[in-house]
Amino acid sequence: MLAALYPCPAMPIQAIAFDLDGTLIDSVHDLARAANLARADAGLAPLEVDAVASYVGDGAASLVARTLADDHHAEFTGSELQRAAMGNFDRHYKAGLKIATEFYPQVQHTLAELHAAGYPLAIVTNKPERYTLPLLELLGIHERFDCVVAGDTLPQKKPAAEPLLHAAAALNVPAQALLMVGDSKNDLLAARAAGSPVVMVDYGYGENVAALGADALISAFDELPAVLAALNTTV
Ligand SMILES: O=C(O)COP(=O)(O)O
Ligand SMILES: [Mg+2]
Repeated sequence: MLAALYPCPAMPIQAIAFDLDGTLIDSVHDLARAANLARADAGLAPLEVDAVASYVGDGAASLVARTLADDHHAEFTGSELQRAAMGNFDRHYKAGLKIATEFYPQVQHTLAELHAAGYPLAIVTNKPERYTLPLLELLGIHERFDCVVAGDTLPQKKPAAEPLLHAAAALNVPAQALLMVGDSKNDLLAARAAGSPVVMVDYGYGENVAALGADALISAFDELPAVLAALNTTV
């Protein structure tokens, strides 16, 4: 069901950029396993998966700092403890990028439908390239995307505009015609900063996404083609 339609985009959507964690894939169990192994290496007890989910969204260094401190406000300052935890997380996560990670329902089918409809597709994630690229290969969808912008591809990551502007340039469309689809506030802020329309999914890791004022909010990935059609007819 199309839950909400807000102010319409400035021009028809010509291409689509997708967030990865919490939007296309449910990756939190593998992230939590690696984070909890890194905590165990530091002599700390494991965290609940839901706590780890609330710490996802600002890239791996931030996830390591937050899971190590069990505090959403913790920042990666490069302390010895954090650097050791980062190295351990990196080793554990690379060893199990896709043990429990799966697509959300209807993602593959809908991506194929959007590709067949002629939309160039991109990934714009805060996940670092060293995890993003092998994971897309393991998922068997790396060839679906004409452009992948990861968290360390550029000096800036979401919520900055640059990753979306970079994707728009790579896909040869104006940023106003590149739809961002994401699950968290960083996706919305990046889209707004780039002047791009944005659709939020409400099943990911972001909190209170319904209150963020996206152009549309969806509860299932296969609502996207209808939302696209609706957004494009309101232009
Ligand atoms: O790795 C993260 O912190 C989040 O990744 P995402 O941008 O794909 O949600
Ligand atoms: Mg996300």
